Amino acid sequence: MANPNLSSGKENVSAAEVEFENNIRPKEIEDFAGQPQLIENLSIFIKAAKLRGEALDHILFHGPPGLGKTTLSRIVANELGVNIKETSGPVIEKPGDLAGLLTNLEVNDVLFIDEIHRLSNVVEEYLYAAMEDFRLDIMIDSGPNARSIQINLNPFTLVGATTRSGLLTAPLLSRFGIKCRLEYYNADVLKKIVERSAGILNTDITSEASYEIARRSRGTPRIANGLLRRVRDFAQVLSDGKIEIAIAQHALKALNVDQHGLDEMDNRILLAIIEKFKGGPVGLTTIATAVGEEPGTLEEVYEPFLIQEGFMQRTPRGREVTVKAYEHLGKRVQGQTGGMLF
Ligand SMILES: Nc1ncnc2c1ncn2[C@@H]1O[C@H](COP(=O)(O)OP(=O)(O)OP(=O)(O)O)[C@@H](O)[C@H]1O
Ligand SMILES: [Mg+2]
Repeated sequence: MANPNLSSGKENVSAAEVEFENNIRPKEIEDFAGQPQLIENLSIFIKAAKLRGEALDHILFHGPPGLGKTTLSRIVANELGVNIKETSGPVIEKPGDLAGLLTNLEVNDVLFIDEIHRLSNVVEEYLYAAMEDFRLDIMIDSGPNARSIQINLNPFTLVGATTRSGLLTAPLLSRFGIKCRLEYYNADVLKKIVERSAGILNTDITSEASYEIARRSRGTPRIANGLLRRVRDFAQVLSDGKIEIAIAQHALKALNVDQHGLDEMDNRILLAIIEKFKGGPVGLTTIATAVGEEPGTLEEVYEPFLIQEGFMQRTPRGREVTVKAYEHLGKRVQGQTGGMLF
């Protein structure tokens, strides 16, 4: 792996988890919960492209892990009624790899490039003309015999996905006609997702229990589904298999799941700001060094959830934790931030 900072952690996902995820992944647009504005817009663009018989404009899905980027990419192809070829940034090593993929696409097909921020510069440059004019200019030979040949491609839709849109270059960004940011899900929507997944898994779950899992899932469907799977184990072994609230609470406690669904890194960030920087304000890079994470990942993957849930805020002088963060970690408020002592 060239740069571990740019990896997405996907290397650690087991085959069983991938299979589980594919089983419960919604395939139709109606089964995709939440993100109402995004879905409404996307449906219109898809219908319009179909009416005109044209390839849909290139789409970029960006946002934190597990919110549905891969799911949506497949849904888009499915709704368009075209094939989807899936690959990912680091897999396309040479321009030739890209040419192989592109020349195999049929009219209006979807090419899905996951982790598109990890494309090499050379490959990215070839992609520009492919996206804009459905054309590839390939250099063959070198030295005095060097010449470029042009390959015309079938019109296609490039769907890119990334957790790190901040790493995309301006020329690449500008070639996506449709840019969609996925947001964290609220507990009500996650509850529906948990109930749907439980149905697919043939597991009985009470409304209270699915809500409990939902609200402790960091706003993330992947986490909600993962917790459901683990809680189901507890229900099967410790009771009759039905997930009731008591079993859910017991399991979540045993699994060390945070009351607010924060993960280990979230808590480390909050704790570092409180313990090392008196609650802030403190600069992003300084926090990043303190927790051993890359500033960009902090900004694009962790911070949005902490800010949305009111644990942290951005001020002109840097990041600050809120009273809620002190309470959550059982710490006494210091400094000027909270203004109250307890
Ligand atoms: N809106 C949704 N409704 C129902 N299930 C969803 C939704 N979004 C995601 N999921 C489920 O969550 C899991 C993760 O989704 P997905 O793989 O699409 O995330 P991702 O954004 O591509 O993540 P990554 O950045 O890690 O690639 C899938 O199993 C999918 O079933
Ligand atoms: Mg994905």
